[in-house]
Amino acid sequence: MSEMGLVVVGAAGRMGQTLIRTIHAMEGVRVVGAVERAGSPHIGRDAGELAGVGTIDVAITDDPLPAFAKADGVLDFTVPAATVTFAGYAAQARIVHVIGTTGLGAEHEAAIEAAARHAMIVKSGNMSLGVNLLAVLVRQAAKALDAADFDIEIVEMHHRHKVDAPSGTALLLGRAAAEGRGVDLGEKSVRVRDGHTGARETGTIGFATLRGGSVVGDHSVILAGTGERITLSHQAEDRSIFARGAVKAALWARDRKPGLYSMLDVLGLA
Ligand SMILES: NC(=O)C1=CN([C@@H]2O[C@H](COP(=O)(O)OP(=O)(O)OC[C@H]3O[C@@H](n4cnc5c(N)ncnc54)[C@H](OP(=O)(O)O)[C@@H]3O)[C@@H](O)[C@H]2O)C=CC1
Ligand SMILES: O=C(O)C1=N[C@H](C(=O)O)C[C@H](O)C1
Repeated sequence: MSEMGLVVVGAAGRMGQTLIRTIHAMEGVRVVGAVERAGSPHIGRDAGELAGVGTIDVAITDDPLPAFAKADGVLDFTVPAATVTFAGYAAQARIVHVIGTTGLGAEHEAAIEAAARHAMIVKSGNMSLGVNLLAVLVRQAAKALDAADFDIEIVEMHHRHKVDAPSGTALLLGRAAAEGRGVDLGEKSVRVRDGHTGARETGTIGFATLRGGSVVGDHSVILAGTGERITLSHQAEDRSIFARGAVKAALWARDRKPGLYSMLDVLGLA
């Protein structure tokens, strides 16, 4: 099969630069475009130079449409409003859109679902193999352990620059736990505790958020019973695990019908 041409949007960001390095080192994929927001100081710079792999002859642009027109897919780790715009452009171009952006609200999710009528969209709060396997284990554990006996708490820690909470991964793991329990996460989640909260309500799923330093991403799901505790954890040591997952998703989605897919679909874990 021919090489897959990929556009990296948010190309100057932490994930954007990791994606450029990852694609550069892989066979079967090529960077054909690099996009940043209008006004970014990086417009006009070579995306490979910025990412530290030398010149790749792809200048960072603030004009996504010409870049999308010559691409087979888009890798998007940006911000929710931009992601919705890019999903619309990917739908127009009938190409693959891999979405790693987190902090999406209901209005963003609805727009992405609409775009997936024409684009092949893979969206996940975490593109790593490890976290997606963890989600399967969490669903199993939550199903096996009765809500009356085991309380579920999800703890995450990320670097000081992260802007959304709980993380996309924490929510993904929360949804897996809720699925295992056969409940709706929206109705059962406790996202904040402060002051006199009263005793814990049976069957709820709690979230706790830590931020600091350079932590790439730590997640633990604690199933706490009387006299015993099970902890299922994942530590991301390097952003390349997300980038490799995103490229794998793009290659997988290339031959699919338009639709909204997850990393569980890509990894055969659904
Ligand atoms: N699903 C997963 O596996 C993972 C998801 N993420 C998520 O990815 C997102 C990005 O994370 P990270 O790379 O750390 O963040 P960064 O802030 O480092 O990168 C985001 C980049 O997107 C740029 N950007 C903002 N608006 C636009 C726009 N309209 N057009 C093009 N580019 C734009 C930003 O530019 P500027 O800074 O100039 O505004 C920035 O360069 C977050 O939501 C994060 O949670 C991260 C890692 C893994
Ligand atoms: O912002 C990050 O850095 C990360 N974001 C994702 C999330 O919100 O879960 C994935 C990963 O943990 C890193």
